[in-house]
Amino acid sequence: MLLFTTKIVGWKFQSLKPLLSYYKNTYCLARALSVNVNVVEVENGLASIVGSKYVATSHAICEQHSHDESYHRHLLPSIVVWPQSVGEVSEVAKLCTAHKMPMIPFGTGTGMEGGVAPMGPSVSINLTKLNEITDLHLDDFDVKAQPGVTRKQLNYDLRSTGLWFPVDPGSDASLCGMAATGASGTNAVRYGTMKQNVLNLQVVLADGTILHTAGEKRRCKKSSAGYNLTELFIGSEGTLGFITSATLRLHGQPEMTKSAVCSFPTIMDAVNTAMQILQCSIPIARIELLDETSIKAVNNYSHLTHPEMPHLFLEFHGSAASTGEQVDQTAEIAGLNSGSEFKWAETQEEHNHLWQARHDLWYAVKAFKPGSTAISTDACVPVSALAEAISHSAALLDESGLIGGILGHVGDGNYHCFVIVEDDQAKLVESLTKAIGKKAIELGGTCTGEHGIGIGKRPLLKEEVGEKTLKLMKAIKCSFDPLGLMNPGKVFS
Ligand SMILES: Cc1cc2c(cc1C)N(C[C@H](O)[C@H](O)[C@H](O)COP(=O)(O)OP(=O)(O)OC[C@H]1O[C@@H](n3cnc4c(N)ncnc43)[C@H](O)[C@@H]1O)c1[nH]c(=O)[nH]c(=O)c1N2
Ligand SMILES: CC(C)CC(=O)C(=O)O
Ligand SMILES: [Mn+2]
Repeated sequence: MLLFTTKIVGWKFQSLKPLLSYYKNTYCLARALSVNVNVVEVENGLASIVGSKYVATSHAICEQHSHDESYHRHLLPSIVVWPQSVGEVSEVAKLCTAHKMPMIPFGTGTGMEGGVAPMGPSVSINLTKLNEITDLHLDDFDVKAQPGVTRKQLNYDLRSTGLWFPVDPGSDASLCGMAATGASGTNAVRYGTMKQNVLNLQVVLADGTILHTAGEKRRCKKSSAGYNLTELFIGSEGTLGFITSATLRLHGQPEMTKSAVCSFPTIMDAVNTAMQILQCSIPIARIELLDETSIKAVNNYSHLTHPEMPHLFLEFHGSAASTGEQVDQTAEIAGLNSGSEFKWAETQEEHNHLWQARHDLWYAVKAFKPGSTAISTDACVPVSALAEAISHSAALLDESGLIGGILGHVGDGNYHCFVIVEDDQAKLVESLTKAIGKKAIELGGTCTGEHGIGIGKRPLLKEEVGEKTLKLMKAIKCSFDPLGLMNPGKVFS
């Protein structure tokens, strides 16, 4: 722990007592003050640092910032701060650098790999107060969003423009957080992931430097100008710097949207259908696999009545003519793989319910055993290897005797194997998830298609990219963050 050496205006170090008793829960503040932050005043029950704009907070708020939606639980942040502008992000970064204090960018905390969880004394920097949508160019299909803007908020604002932002992880995550994790989700098969949908990023480095990865004001669809620093930041998980705005590529809202579900006797019939749809180049917008266990979960949690069999949830976008053609071709392929008739979402309400149920699957899984811990893998393989990867995972899951299932964005070759973890099963679960990651790597794929490396997948990163590439990645990190203050303990061990 660093020594407490900084100036305290209004509250002298010697007079910590009144400050501590000011708080119902002194634990958090004691931790906050045991690290080097400039506590300059106390107002409204909150201790403020750097001119009262950024607040150190209660134990409850530190707890809230200590984890995401995954099972990873480590330490609480020493302090949480809310910069109100890009300049203030830079100021906080400079302050943390001056005191060699680790910094963790915090978006909406919906991550699945423990990315926001502190591994040592650190400042959690909540970026949600920066929440402007600017620079909307309707003719060019692009817009700029700050870190507090979530994908739902952006699409709500765009609703009357005829444009939308399609990357959809289900959760209402911040768009800059989605860039930081390289997120994708259900629409990626047609519209791509964050990688294909970010044109430029404004970032703040650990030393407070503010820059644009593609150069200020750049928003062109392509560029060969030097290194692609924008892509470097996508999936960087807060280890290179703060993303303080993202220039995003927009798409035209589809003229027609049609959603349906189709059941199959076996999971392999569903997977083969997905593979053949892609091999026929049908421009399907969503193609989501839910195995029997996943269907049980959505039926229970979202009050649905699908037959307890493997399913594909499908969506088609286009004109009446083109969706009609896509539907006919898809139905034919499904039929050849013993798929059922399509059950259509007839109304907007049914459509919303169907996709909300899919998006809530993680909570539906957790509801199998309320209060339990759930873990999910995130393997992604070339589509032609999907059947082998999924049958391997299904066999392992079966052998393990664990409660779990498989779901996936199968159009991208990406699937999640989820399990409920009982107290004495940690080792078993670890070996299962590791084996699934390794198999994906062996098949030419990755241990993480969209959630990131975070904490849990660090050992697999080396296996996936190799020692030399890992070394180069570390050297790149070092050139952005020489003191290793940006989100330490994530991505690299
Ligand atoms: C129910 C459910 C379902 C899904 C998912 C979550 C949940 C709860 N996710 C995962 C999650 O929504 C996704 O990882 C988001 O991109 C995380 O965005 P947050 O803003 O919540 O980042 P969060 O605050 O959780 O941070 C995640 C990481 O990014 C860093 N970070 C956040 N904001 C940053 C910024 N502005 N600058 C620099 N670093 C920053 C953090 O430091 C951390 O390392 C997902 N994902 C997916 O890709 N596909 C999916 O299908 C799903 N599905
Ligand atoms: C199942 C979860 C792990 C979240 C996710 O990525 C999804 O629902 O697709
Ligand atoms: Mn997913």
